[in-house]
Amino acid sequence: MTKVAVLGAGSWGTALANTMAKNNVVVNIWSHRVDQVDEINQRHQNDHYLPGATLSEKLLAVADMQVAVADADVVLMVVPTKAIRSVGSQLAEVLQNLDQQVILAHATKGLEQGTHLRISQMIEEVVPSENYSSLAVISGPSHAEDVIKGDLTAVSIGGTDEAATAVLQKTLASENFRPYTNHDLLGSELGGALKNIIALGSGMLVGLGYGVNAQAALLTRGLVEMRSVGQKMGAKPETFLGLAGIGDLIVTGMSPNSRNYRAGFAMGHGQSLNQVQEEMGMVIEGVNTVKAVYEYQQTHQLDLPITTALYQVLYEEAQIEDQIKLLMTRPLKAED
Ligand SMILES: NC(=O)C1=CN([C@@H]2O[C@H](COP(=O)(O)OP(=O)(O)OC[C@H]3O[C@@H](n4cnc5c(N)ncnc54)[C@H](OP(=O)(O)O)[C@@H]3O)[C@@H](O)[C@H]2O)C=CC1
Ligand SMILES: O=C(CO)COP(=O)(O)O
Repeated sequence: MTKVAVLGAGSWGTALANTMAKNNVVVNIWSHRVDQVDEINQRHQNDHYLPGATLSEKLLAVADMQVAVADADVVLMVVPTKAIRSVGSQLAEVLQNLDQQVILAHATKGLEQGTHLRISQMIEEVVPSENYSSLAVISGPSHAEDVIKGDLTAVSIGGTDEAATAVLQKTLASENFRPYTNHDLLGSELGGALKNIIALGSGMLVGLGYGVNAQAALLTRGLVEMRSVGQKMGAKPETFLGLAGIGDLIVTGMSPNSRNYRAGFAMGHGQSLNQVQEEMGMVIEGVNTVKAVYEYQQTHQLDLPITTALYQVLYEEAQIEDQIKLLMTRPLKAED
């Protein structure tokens, strides 16, 4: 029987772990907080991250990473981007101690500030290659709040090792949850990271009272920016037309379950970024990703007007309405 260790017990780690546990996969979810381990094991709940949800009794939470990872076939990292290096380093030590090789996957959607590295590249820097047979990403349109309720969901699993992505696919698949596989790890990671930027903007538009015309314009022109960053970094353009691209852009840019959309919405209503971050109590990945992509565009001859406008609002105290006006009055051009 396949054993999976899920590292990170926030909303998405818990929802994925629960999906696999319901499939009779042996799942250990690692949390660095003992109170949360007790809550999951004794009450089958994770109330801060998934209020009201009852988790599978088969899901076992563990506070010791070595116990969670021992004998696992798959390790799935689901912590925010800023925690990938520290959790990855702990995992490296554990795998070295256990002298173990695993299929290593993640479901994190971000880019590192400063280096502009994708999650799998950060993992490669901290986990010795002898300890994993391959790397894969779970991406695509999937809010934890909907998955935990059993709403119909399709995701894409990106990775070049077909045997490994097939193992992941099997652990997750059910009548309600349909994972596809693809070979574009890079594009699948980027789609998931970049759509968060556009979702922030979409929330801002709605928060300010603009309608669906405005949202459709932003999401479509946002997809053009996602694709051009993707092409520059080496992704396959067609990945941006799949679940990890437009699929995730639609769900994150339209759903009030999205943390990024909600953050944008609150800012459209006049709240400051600090206030929004304090009140969310969960990671808003787009905030850091905007900065990483803005920095990347400076050195890579890219024209990313929406990303630039959002960077100005989030980091330079620009007014959202002024940035919208700038975007709408740029020199007229052909659609590309
Ligand atoms: N939520 C969703 O619907 C989806 C999220 N994602 C992506 O998944 C990733 C995780 O998001 P999500 O689950 O929403 O995040 P949450 O904010 O809900 O949870 C983050 C979890 O990571 C833990 N964590 C943070 N830092 C560390 C650390 N240094 N060591 C150990 N654990 C740590 C947190 O612990 P603590 O409670 O102590 O802070 C918490 O359990 C993000 O990249 C997100 O974009 C992708 C698809 C869907
Ligand atoms: O990636 C997600 C849905 O596919 C989650 O997006 P948020 O982090 O904005 O909630």
